Amino acid sequence: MDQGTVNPQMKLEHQGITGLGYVYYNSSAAQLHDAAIAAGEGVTGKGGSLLVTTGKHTGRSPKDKFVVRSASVEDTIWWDNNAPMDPAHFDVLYADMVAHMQGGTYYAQDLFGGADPAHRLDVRVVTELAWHGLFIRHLLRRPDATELASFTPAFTIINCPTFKADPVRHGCRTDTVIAMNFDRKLILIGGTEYAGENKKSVFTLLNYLLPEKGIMPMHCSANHAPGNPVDTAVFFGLSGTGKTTLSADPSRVLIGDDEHGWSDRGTFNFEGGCYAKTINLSAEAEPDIYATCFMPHTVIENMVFDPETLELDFEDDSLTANMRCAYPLNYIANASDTALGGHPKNIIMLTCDAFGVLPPIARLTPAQAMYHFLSGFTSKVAGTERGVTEPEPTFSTCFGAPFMPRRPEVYGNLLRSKIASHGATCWLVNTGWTGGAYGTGSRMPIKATRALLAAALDGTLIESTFRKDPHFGFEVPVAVEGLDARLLDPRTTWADAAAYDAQAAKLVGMFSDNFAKYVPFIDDDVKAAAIG
Ligand SMILES: Nc1ncnc2c1ncn2[C@@H]1O[C@H](COP(=O)(O)OP(=O)(O)OP(=O)(O)O)[C@@H](O)[C@H]1O
Ligand SMILES: O=C([O-])CC(=O)C(=O)O
Ligand SMILES: [Mn+2]
Repeated sequence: MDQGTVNPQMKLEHQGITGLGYVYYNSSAAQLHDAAIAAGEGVTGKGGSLLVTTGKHTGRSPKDKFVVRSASVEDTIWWDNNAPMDPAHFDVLYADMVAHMQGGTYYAQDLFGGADPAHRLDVRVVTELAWHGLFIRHLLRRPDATELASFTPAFTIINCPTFKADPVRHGCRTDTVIAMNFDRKLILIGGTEYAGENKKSVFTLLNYLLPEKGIMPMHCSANHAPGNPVDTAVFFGLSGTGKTTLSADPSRVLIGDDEHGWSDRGTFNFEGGCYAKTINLSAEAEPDIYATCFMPHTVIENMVFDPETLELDFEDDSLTANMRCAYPLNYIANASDTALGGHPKNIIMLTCDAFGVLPPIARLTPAQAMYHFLSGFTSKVAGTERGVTEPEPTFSTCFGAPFMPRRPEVYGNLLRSKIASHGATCWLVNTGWTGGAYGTGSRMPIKATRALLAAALDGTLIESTFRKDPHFGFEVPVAVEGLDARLLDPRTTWADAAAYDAQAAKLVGMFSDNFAKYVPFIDDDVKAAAIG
């Protein structure tokens, strides 16, 4: 394997990182796959995928994420949401990590975060694991050979899972650390093999940098009508609410599944690939995503498989329920080549309400949209222990608090002004439970959600008749062609309407308790849209 194309002025030693054994720059997907196999990091699966496991960490570690607190960021970081690290601790962490890396083999990938050339960020991701190199190469945007020859990283991420941080020496919490330093333009990741940390680090960087340029960074997926990027839809939502599932829609062009920016020019994906959940993935309900599990170099993380037949088990969550596959955008048949869209015509806010209270779709006024954006509600189903059936509410502002370095109002005000200038229509979509709460009811059929979205996006739904929801104040359509009308009024799907009312009142109370902290910062119309 050759060393690969790299800007000769910008090797790691020019960045002051010396003494490493060997560094492979910008290896291809096939080379990284082969290197991962040679190093015993994984197994080649059916269709040429790469099967890996991540040990102890099978999800992100938000409590181990730090921002270096220095004068230059003191006034702009939202410190209540971002744990601070002293510059001196970071310096020791960096020195210790580089000392740990001496003599080892590493993979450096020079990539763009951002499909819009005017707004992209040049990031170098240095990984200890070859498969992390492959993952981030799939997930971000790949420069061509000419761009590589002059590539100068604006930020460098070093991800070294075998390095264990020391809370006393490094000012962190455990031996896992994700430390972001805006002055030194470095992110150090240690003690975790979960690949999602790589992509969400870049997202966090862009969430910090872009608002200063008037660009709204969004934890959302996006797609547009065939041949018509002016008809763009974005889908906000926390993890598991359906961003990836619903944006991959055979009747629309996929722009991206997780992170986008909204500039004066329209929307752009930050990424060049997708990271989909594979638990219970079905070939019937999600054929495009299912197919990527059998394509060359797709990274399959934490799935149980038969070691002899290599058959994947989509039901077995014994390693984690957060099992995933990572693949380049072009593995989805109708993905956009440019990953650019227009100004969103429709803004969907996805939530997975396991209380079974919220309707499957509701139209939001701009003030209500701001309320739901700041609230960032979804719910997780309770643990798998027997008898525990009460869902867990989650309120994560901007639909992504762990990735937001700035205060929520910064993102809220940007979104608000863009909605106002471009006249986007906003919707709340519940992909969670119907017919009762988790334990009694069942998850909304994907087919039903898709039918509602199709009607919202083709403009027919907005012309229909709406009722005002007594609990939440938003407007809910009364009938949608081809859909059982009872679904639209969750109260009628419960066996016991009084139980529904009690559960709805409880959820309203949760929204209201959570929102109290935003009241001092928001405008009167959003206050008026508040629930409870
Ligand atoms: N009605 C529904 N709409 C959307 N997804 C559904 C629905 N019912 C079940 N699901 C399942 O819920 C999950 C949604 O996960 P998805 O990967 O789309 O989430 P996401 O918002 O992209 O999360 P993340 O940000 O963590 O990647 C999938 O496993 C999907 O099969
Ligand atoms: O970042 C991850 O690990 C997966 C993801 O998309 C999210 O949690 O929003
Ligand atoms: Mn996703």
